[in-house]
Amino acid sequence: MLFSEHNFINKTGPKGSIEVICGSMFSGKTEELIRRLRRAQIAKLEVEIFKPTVDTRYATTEIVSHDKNSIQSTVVEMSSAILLLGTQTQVVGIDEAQFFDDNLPEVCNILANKGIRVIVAGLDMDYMGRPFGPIPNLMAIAEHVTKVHAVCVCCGAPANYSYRISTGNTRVLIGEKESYEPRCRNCFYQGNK
Ligand SMILES: Nc1ncnc2c1ncn2[C@@H]1O[C@H](COP(=O)(O)OP(=O)(O)O)[C@@H](O)[C@H]1O
Ligand SMILES: Cc1cn([C@H]2C[C@H](O)[C@@H](COP(=O)(O)O)O2)c(=O)[nH]c1=O
Ligand SMILES: [Zn+2]
Repeated sequence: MLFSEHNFINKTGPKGSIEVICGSMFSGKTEELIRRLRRAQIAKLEVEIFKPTVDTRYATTEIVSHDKNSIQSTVVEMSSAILLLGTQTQVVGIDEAQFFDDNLPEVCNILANKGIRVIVAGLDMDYMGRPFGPIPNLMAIAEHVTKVHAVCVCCGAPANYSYRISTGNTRVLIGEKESYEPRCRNCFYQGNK
């Protein structure tokens, strides 16, 4: 990945940053993203929120957690569209980031180097336990990475894997409890034997 010269930031420049919230399904990524964005709104900062077109499970204009907590958002087809945000924007939130294209880290870098606080949430691994989309590269360039955990549905331990219970081996398969279970390492690999 090559970062272009307009990404250069000097000592006296604005203080943007990248935060990544990652983990398995049901680990609380969206709730944590909404919590941070709400606090920014309370602080009267100009906030814009984006999600990819692929995930319109509950709503097209909102980010919605599994507990139906929600916040207004804009659906975009590709990561470069995020750069078209308003000039006053101070905080950018991005949910379901695993579904974005490989340019997302570059887009986040450009925003952060302009002084914007960028908060990104997404699955770190797919249903096979493989690093998912642009998330690994985002984790590498972020100032702060928060890994959240669900509760393993098999044994109650902290879960960091999303075990697919429905059939289908395409990487992208939109779904919830009918298709996925959060599982710990042990229960995930037992299930995949
Ligand atoms: N096995 C589980 N472990 C933890 N939380 C769960 C589980 N099953 C359902 N939940 C619910 O999911 C919520 C988290 O939802 P959400 O923030 O949308 O997660 P994520 O975005 O990581 O998929 C929890 O607060 C909890 O109420
Ligand atoms: C593991 C895995 C998940 N998905 C899909 C399933 C859901 O629609 C989203 C994740 O949503 P959440 O807010 O993190 O619960 O991703 C997928 O397409 N492929 C996978 O491997
Ligand atoms: Zn377990």
